[in-house]
Amino acid sequence: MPVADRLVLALPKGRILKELRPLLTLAGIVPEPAFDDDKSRLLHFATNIPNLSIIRVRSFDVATFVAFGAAHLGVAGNDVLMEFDYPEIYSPLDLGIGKCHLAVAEPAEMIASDDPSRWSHVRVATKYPEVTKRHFAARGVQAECVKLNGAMELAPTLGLCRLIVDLVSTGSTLKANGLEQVEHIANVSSRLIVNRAAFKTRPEIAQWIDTFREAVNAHQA
Ligand SMILES: Nc1ncnc2c1ncn2[C@@H]1O[C@H](COP(=O)(O)OP(=O)(O)OP(=O)(O)O)[C@@H](O)[C@H]1O
Ligand SMILES: O=P(O)(O)OC[C@H]1O[C@H](OP(=O)(O)OP(=O)(O)O)[C@H](O)[C@@H]1O
Repeated sequence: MPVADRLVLALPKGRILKELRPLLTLAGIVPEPAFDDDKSRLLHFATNIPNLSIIRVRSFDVATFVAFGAAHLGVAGNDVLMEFDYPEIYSPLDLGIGKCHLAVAEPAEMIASDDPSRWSHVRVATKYPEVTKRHFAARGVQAECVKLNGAMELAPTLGLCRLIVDLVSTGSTLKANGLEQVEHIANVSSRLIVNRAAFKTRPEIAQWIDTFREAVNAHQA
């Protein structure tokens, strides 16, 4: 199979991959064995479909690979899509996995004495500076963002900032770190994403969207 004919599917490492695994099977995609071997250092995997290969990258990088056309399809949370807002990405299908929400949180002991309607400038630790700035700017509040790549829940306790914007699912990470949600920003789930230019020129992409839609329906049935 000439490389130019091959479709590349970009998948995130970590928790989404675990939830995605049954959907891949239902879609009839069987990656080569190294894909399921945590010790393997391989990043690009063949599948049982001759013209489809898989790359495994960090969740934020899935969007970048697809936006630049280096991968044709991918799976990313809409938290990532909101942060980058790439016009080159089309996200036609909610996969119904990776469900959580983006929220603003602050130390529980500060909530009683704080009035969010009086904020004019806030400092926020987050992995999502663009989403955070937009969220606060919508009501005229200027957000100074400190970019962290994980463990933002530590930031208020150590005096880096008072607020964080992060993903919340069960709420146990916030609770364990003495924080409470004060605002809901957006619901999050994982989406099948495609490169818009590739979608126009590669008819197989529309077929894959249908296949994944059927897999999602079968998974949820
Ligand atoms: N607690 C959660 N519950 C459900 N979905 C989540 C949760 N946390 C993250 N997600 C979803 O999974 C995606 C990947 O998040 P995760 O925290 O696993 O990334 P990560 O592995 O820490 O990222 P990185 O690629 O930076 O290592 C997020 O973009 C979001 O869509
Ligand atoms: O509400 P909860 O159920 O506690 O989930 C929320 C946590 O999940 C995510 O982190 P993750 O576990 O992916 O680790 P990370 O900090 O490495 O991103 C997120 O960043 C929160 O810390």
